[in-house]
Amino acid sequence: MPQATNACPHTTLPDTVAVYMVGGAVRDRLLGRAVQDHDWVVIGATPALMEAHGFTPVGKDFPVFLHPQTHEEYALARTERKSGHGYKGFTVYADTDVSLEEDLARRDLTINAMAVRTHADGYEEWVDPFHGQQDIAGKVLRHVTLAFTEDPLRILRLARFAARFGDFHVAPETQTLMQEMVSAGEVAHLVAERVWQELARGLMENAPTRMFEVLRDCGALAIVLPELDALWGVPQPAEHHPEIDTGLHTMMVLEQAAQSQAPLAVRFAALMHDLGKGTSDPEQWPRHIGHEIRGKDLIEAMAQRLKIPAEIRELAALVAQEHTNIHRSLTMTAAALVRLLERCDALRRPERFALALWACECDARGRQSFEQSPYPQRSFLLAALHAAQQVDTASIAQQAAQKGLRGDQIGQHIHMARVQAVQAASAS
Ligand SMILES: Nc1ccn([C@@H]2O[C@H](COP(=O)(O)OP(=O)(O)OP(=O)(O)O)[C@@H](O)[C@H]2O)c(=O)n1
Ligand SMILES: [Mg+2]
Repeated sequence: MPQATNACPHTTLPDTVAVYMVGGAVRDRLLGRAVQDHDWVVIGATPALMEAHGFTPVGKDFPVFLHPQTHEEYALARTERKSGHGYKGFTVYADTDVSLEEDLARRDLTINAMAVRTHADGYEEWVDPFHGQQDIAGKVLRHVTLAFTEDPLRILRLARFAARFGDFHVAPETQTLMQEMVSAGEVAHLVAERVWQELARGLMENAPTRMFEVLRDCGALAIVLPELDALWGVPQPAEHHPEIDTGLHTMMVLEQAAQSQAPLAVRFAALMHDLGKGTSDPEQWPRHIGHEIRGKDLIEAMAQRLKIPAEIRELAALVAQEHTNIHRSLTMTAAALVRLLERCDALRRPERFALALWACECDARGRQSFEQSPYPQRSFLLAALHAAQQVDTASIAQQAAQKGLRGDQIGQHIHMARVQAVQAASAS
């Protein structure tokens, strides 16, 4: 195994105490990935001893301390027992007799349950009782012990790790365990903010579609995002959608968003743009009349449930409502183009409009055999917006006011001037 630790910055602690690097830092080093922050576990210490050596207690529920210089987290080895539903229902036990192995055994995945201690002479002591190194080599996401079931958020964490390490697969026994947890109703008790936090992080990974694959395979998607889960099995017209299935299309659109390094709001809008197709009348399939507005309503309800930030929600709702109009924009009249821009609030919020166009481009390309297709609507609408922005609204308003016109009439004058500007720009 490669060298996995840096020099220990905690030499002030007495010899009776052993400090190990654990968790993500050990994993990421073995994977050759940049290590963001180090987590340490401390064996054989008490809170009083940590504080006597300058460490600051920070854990509300757990005995966790910040190093006086590096400010990295040092946790006393602990065991956890579930004592109720949800994230807070834990009884924590931390004392000098908790062993490193016991602390590793309560962790989520084998690849996250390795520890390394660098001794004073530079010798590296590896502790890997659950064969995390083997699972890294075999690219396997495997739970450590049945303690995995004590925190249902770990299903979402695992899905997020699948999105980060796109070529890893879920161990069959972990797959079974997650299915059992879902059947037992564990996922229904998760706290909204935590769910959104995991989803948002997973969306920003390289292979976000893997997260949804994993969640779907164990049945968790139907609990966490039933509106999205409903898209699989819903057909679309083959002429525009050779891939047919709406769930599959949605994953292809998200894939396009990830490939283009899109920001979170665009990735989420890509994921949500066709949500309304899940509630189309099956008698009407593969047609989805009115899916745009139904999708917008579904997104708003979901965003409220999951406490999704307003700007993320607003872009997704806008894209759901206007994506088919944006796709059609090349053949629109100038008047219809200006109405579209005004509905999108593009004149006041051009940055958000540009993000909406980005998501629409992902939608157009996220179809089988359309992956490389150009999307001229994007530059066309940005040019129309630019033309509309050149209208001097202040002077039009002033002239109209001098003629004694009312507010809505002034608005009409401005609208007409924008239509003329867009018309003139598209003629040239
Ligand atoms: N629900 C959780 C959260 C954390 N951990 C353990 O705590 C470590 C640190 O947690 P965290 O920083 O959240 O995750 P990392 O694995 O470090 O991943 P990331 O790179 O996302 O920080 C994990 O490696 C894992 O051993 C766990 O077992 N169960
Ligand atoms: Mg971490």
